[in-house]
Amino acid sequence: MTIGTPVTPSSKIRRTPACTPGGPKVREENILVTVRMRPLSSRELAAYDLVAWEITDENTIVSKNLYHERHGGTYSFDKVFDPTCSTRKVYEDGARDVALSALNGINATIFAYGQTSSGKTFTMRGVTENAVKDIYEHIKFTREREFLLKFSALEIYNETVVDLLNRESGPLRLLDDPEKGGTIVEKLIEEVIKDDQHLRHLISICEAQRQVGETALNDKSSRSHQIIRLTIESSLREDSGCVKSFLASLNLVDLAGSERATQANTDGTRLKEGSHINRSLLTLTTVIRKLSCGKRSGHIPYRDSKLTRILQTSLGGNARTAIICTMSPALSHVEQSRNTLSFATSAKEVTNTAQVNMIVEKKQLVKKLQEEVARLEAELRSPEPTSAASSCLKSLLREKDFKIQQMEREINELKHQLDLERSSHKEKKSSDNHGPSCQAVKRLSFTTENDSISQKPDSTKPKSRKMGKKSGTSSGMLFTEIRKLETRQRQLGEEANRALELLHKEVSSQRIGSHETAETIAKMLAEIKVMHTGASCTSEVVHMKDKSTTLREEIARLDSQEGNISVLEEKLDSVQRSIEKLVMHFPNSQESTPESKTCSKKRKGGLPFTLSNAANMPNLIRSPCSTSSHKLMEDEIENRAPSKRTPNSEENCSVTNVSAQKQSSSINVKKVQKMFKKAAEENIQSIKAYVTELKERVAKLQYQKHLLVCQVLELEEANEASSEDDAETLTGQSPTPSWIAVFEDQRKEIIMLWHLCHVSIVHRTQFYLLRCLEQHLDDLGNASPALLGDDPACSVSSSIKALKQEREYLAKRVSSKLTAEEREVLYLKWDIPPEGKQKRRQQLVNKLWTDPLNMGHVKESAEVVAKLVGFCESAQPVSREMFQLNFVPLSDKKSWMGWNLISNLLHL
Ligand SMILES: Nc1ncnc2c1ncn2[C@@H]1O[C@H](COP(=O)(O)OP(=O)(O)OP(=O)(O)O)[C@@H](O)[C@H]1O
Repeated sequence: MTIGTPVTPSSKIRRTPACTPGGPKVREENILVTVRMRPLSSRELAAYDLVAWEITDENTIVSKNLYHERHGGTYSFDKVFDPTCSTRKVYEDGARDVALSALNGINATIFAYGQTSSGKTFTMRGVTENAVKDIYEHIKFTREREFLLKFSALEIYNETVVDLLNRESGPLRLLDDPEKGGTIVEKLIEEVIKDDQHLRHLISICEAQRQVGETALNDKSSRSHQIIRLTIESSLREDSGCVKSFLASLNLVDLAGSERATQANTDGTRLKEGSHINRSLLTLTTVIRKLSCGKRSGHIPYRDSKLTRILQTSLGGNARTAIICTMSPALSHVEQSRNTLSFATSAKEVTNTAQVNMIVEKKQLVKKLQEEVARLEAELRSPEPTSAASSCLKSLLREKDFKIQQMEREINELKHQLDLERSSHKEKKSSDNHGPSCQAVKRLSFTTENDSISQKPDSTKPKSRKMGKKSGTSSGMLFTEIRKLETRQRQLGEEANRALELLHKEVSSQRIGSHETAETIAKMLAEIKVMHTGASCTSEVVHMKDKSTTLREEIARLDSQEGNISVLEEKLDSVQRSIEKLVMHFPNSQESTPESKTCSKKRKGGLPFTLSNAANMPNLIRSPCSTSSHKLMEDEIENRAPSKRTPNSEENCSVTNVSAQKQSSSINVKKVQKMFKKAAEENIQSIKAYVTELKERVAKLQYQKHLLVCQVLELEEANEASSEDDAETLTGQSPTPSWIAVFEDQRKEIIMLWHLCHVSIVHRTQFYLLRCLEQHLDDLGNASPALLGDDPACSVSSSIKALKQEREYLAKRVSSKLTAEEREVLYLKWDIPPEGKQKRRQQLVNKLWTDPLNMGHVKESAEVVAKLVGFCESAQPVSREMFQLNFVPLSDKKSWMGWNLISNLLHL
C-alpha cells in the first residue's frame, strides 16, 4: 500500500490546514476521541454476565439500562467501535491520521484509557504495530526527504519513572524544559532506529521489561503507564542551504487501568500499585475536565502526577492527540464503563494547538553557532580565577552574602510597604500612620564595640515606640549611626597606627630586616598619623554642625572620606607585604620548632588582638625578656642542660648575663640567640595577624558604610513615596501593583543566591515563609554557617559542610515530625526509591532546596523543612498566604533573627 503525506479529515481541523513548510502554522483542534468496546471475556461469559451497552451507530453508544436506573444515557464520540471491529479499523479511524502527523513535524500522542482488563494493551499493541508499518511505508515512498528516527521508552511505576531500555539507571528525574515549556526526562536513553525490524525489536524489549502482574480481572494486568516515544526528524535531501527540517515526536501511551480493589481483588503490592494507578488517573481526569472547561479555567494541575507532567504538551498543548477509550460491555462493570465514557466526553472538549516544529535553517544555525563561539571566546578572555582561586571564592561568597542581605532587606521593605498600603487603605489614612521609614530605622541595628553582641530588640517595649516613630526620629537615629561609624573609623586608624608603631619598634630594637624596610615602615607610620589627624578634625567640624546638617549632606561627607579608608586599606596592604619581607629575612624562618608551631596554631584559633583585647595588644607582643619568653628559655635550658641552670632566672634576661653564660657554656649562648630570634619572629607574626585582622575590619567598615548610605537613601525615598502614597490615598487611587512583580523577581534571585552560596535550608525556609523560627534556630545550635553571624568570610567548603550537617540533622527528624503516611507520600512524590545507598529519609532531605529555578519545588521544600523543624506543629497547614504577599504582620511575632544577624556581621 502506498502512503503519501497523511491527510487530516477536514472535519477535524477547525482552523489552519495541514502543515505548510515556510513557517510554523498553529492549528487548533479538539482531541480525537473514540471508544472501543471489547467482546465479553471468558470470565464474564462464565459468570453469565450481561451486555449492558448498545452501539446504535458508528458514533453513538447507549446504556441498555437493564435495571431501569435513572442514569441511563447516550454518549457520542468521533467513532465508536463495536466488539467485532478489527484493531486495524480502530487504528485507521481513531489513530492513524494523528500518528502520521509526526512525519510532518507535528507532535502526536495516542493513548488508550479505560478500566483494567478493558483492552488497552490489546488495542495499543495493534495501534503501535500499524503505526510502525505506516511510518516505514511513508518513509519508503517519500524519497525526496531524509528521515532520522529515534526511540525511547519509559514506564511510570508507583510514581517512579523508569527507562525501559535501561532499567539499571534507576528512577529518572523530570526536568522542566524552559525552551519548549514541557517536561524532559533526565538521562532517558534515546536510540537511533536503523529500520522497522530494529524498531519492532526495541518495542518487544520494552514489553518484556514492563511491570505486569496478575489480578482477579486480568492475568496480565499492566501495573504501570508505558510511554513509547518515536522522535522523527526529516529534511529534504538536496542541500540548498536554507531548507527547513521537521522535528516531532509520536507518543504511544498505554495507561494502566483504573481498578476497584474489591473487583480486582488486590492486596499487598497489587493494592499499592492500584492506588498509585488510580491516583495518577484521577489527576489525568482532573486535568482533562479542567481543560474541557476552556484553557483559561484556572490552574491546570499537570504537576500533580508524573503522567500528566510528561503528557502536558499532549493535553491542551503543542500536539495532536487521539484517545481510544476501551470498555467492557459487561453489566458487572457498568459503573466503571460509565466513568470511562464520562472521561471520554470531557476529553472531546479539550483543544490542542499543534504546530509544525521546524529546525532552524542551516544558515541561521551557523549564525547562532558563531554567536555562541563569540560569547564563549569573550568568556575565555575575561579574567579567570587563578591560583588565588580560594580567596576569589571567598570574596565572591562575601559579595553574594552582601547581595543576599541587601535583597532580603529590600523584600522586607516591599512586604512592609504592602502591609502599609493595605492598612492605609483600610483605615483611610490615620494621622498616626506608621511610615516606611520606621522599618528602615528598625533595621539600623549596628552594634558598637561596647554594645552587646546580640542586640535583639526589646520586645517588652511598647510597639508604638518601635513602630510609631516618624521620620524625624529615624533621621536622628541615622545621625547617631553615622557618628558611631565615624568613631569606629577613627579607632581603626588608631589601631593601625599602634600596630605600625609596634612593628617599627620591633624592627629597630631587633635590627631585623633591611634598613629600607624600617624606613618604609616609619614613613607609613607618619602618613597614617597625618591621615588619622585629618579624620579627627573632620569629625570635630561635623560635630559642630551636627544639628544643621541634613542626612544627605552627612552621607556625602561620609562618602568623601571614602578615600581615607581606601588609603588605610592600601597602607595595610603594604604593611602586610613588608612583614612578609621581614619574615623572609629570618635566617631560620622555615625551621620553626614544634613548640612555635603549636603557638601559631593556637593563634589561628583566635587572634590575640580581638576588639575586646585591643587595648592589651602591646602586652601581647612578646619581648625576649618577657615572662613567657623567659619561661620558654628556662624550660629549654632545663631540658637540655639541667646542671647549668642559674638559680636566679632574672639574670638570664640581660645580654651581659648571656655573655657570662657564653663564657661558661657556648651551647647556652646559641640557645639564647635562638630564643631572641624566635621571639622576634613570633612578634612579627603576631603583628602580621593583627594587620590582617585590621584589614578585615576595614573591609567591614566599608560594607557598613555602604549599607548605611543605602538605608539613608532608601529612607528618604520611602518618605517621598510615603507622601506620594498619602496623596494617592487622598485622591482615591489604588496602590501600584508593580511591587508584587518586583517582590517575585527578587525572591527568585534570592533563592538562586541561596542555592549558589549553600545557605542553610532552614534559613531559606525561614525567610521564604517569613515567619519566626528563632526558637528552632536556637535549637539547631547554629548548625550552619548561614546562621552564624560572626564569620561572613566563611569558605564555600565550610558552607557546604555545614549544609550537609544541617541535612543530616533534618533527616533525623523525618521519622518524628512526619507521619508514616506523610513520609510515604513524600517518598513517592520526590522519587525516593525504597532501596538506595542512603536511608530514604536522608535521600528525601538531600533533595530539599536543590532546584532553585523551580518555584513549585522551592515551595514544597519550604513546606517540608517547616514541618521538620516543627514550624507547622500546630497542625496548621502552611497556608497559601505565606507564599504570596499576604503576610501576617511582623509586629505580632518575635523579631526575626536575620536582621540581628546582619548587625552581628557588622560587628567589628
Ligand atoms: N477487542 C478485543 N477483542 C478480543 N479480546 C480482547 C479485546 N480487548 C481485550 N481483549 C482481551 O482482554 C484481556 C484484557 O485485555 P488487556 O490486557 O489489553 O486489558 P488492559 O485494559 O490493558 O488491562 P490492564 O489495565 O489490567 O492492563 C486480554 O486477554 C485481551 O486479549
